[in-house]
Amino acid sequence: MQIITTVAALRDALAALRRAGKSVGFVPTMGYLHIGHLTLVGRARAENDATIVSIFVNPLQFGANEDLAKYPRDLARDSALLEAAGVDLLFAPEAAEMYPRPMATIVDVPALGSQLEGEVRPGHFAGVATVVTKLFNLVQPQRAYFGEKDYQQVTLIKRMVEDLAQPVAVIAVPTVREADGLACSSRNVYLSPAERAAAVIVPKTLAEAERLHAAGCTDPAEMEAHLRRFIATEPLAVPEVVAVRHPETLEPVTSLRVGPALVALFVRIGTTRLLDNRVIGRADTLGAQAA
Ligand SMILES: Nc1ncnc2c1ncn2[C@@H]1O[C@H](COP(=O)(O)OP(=O)(O)OP(=O)(O)O)[C@@H](O)[C@H]1O
Ligand SMILES: CC(C)(CO)[C@@H](O)C(=O)[O-]
Ligand code: BAL
Repeated sequence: MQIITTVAALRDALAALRRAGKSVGFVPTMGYLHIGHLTLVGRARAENDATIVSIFVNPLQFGANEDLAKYPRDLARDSALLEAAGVDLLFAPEAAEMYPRPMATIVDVPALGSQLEGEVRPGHFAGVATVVTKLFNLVQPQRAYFGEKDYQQVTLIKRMVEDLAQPVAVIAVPTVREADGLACSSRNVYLSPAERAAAVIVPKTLAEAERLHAAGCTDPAEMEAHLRRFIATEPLAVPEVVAVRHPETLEPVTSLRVGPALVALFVRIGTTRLLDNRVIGRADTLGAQAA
């Protein structure tokens, strides 16, 4: 596996891949890898000749009071995992390489990025859309892989790619979970043992949404209120976003009778925000279990 930290070296390596006629699958990440990331890598490897992973903790998508400085990092461990997973190239630039000057250009998808997580993290999705566009321009992959755990993110990126005619296929991969249902996430490392035990309320709330739907609940407002009360049964959990939305537009829906709906959760446990979601009324998004 080649480890590359500069744009110039990346361009040289890509030119060689292109000369060899190889298709490229791309997995953008912020590192501190887990089985969820490696599942995206597995999909990329299965569907492309060459697999490129990026590790970049993107300052543009962090608010002033967020965890940019303390975001977990372990490049040596990540490199070993990616090498073992058969990745061809790891692109791990410093911030000064990605942003040699302050960005004068921002990509934003406000219709999809200003709500849900965007309400709690203003500007976050403009930072994501901007860095993903730049990474796509640098790597020029045929396919790019994103996790459904970050449902709003992959929905927004799909729309950005469509609107801007970016020449890449965006593939959403089902959420990989721990044995108790908690979605694998780099930020899980912040949880104390008591908080980790409490965090199971998040997947349980999604199961509760599915149960309510199966029991005939068709009113989104009623479901949201019920799910907030359900989360409140866990004293360590603070619900920040509990929303039933249209799975593509992310707009509020008036009834659950008309088709599948997204249940989006953003729950704070201590100081850690956990994100999870499920599309209810659809059989194929229940998520794979971690091995
Ligand atoms: N449990 C998971 N299952 C599938 N994909 C995942 C999972 N966790 C993260 N991903 C995907 O991996 C990619 C990189 O995500 P990232 O590096 O931010 O990891 P993360 O675990 O989501 O981190 P964080 O805890 O900061 O949210 C994203 O497309 C994300 O959706
Ligand atoms: C897509 C991404 C790598 C952009 O920084 C990040 O938002 C993430 O890890 O999900
Ligand atoms: N949504 C994954 C990246 C982040 O939380 O900044």
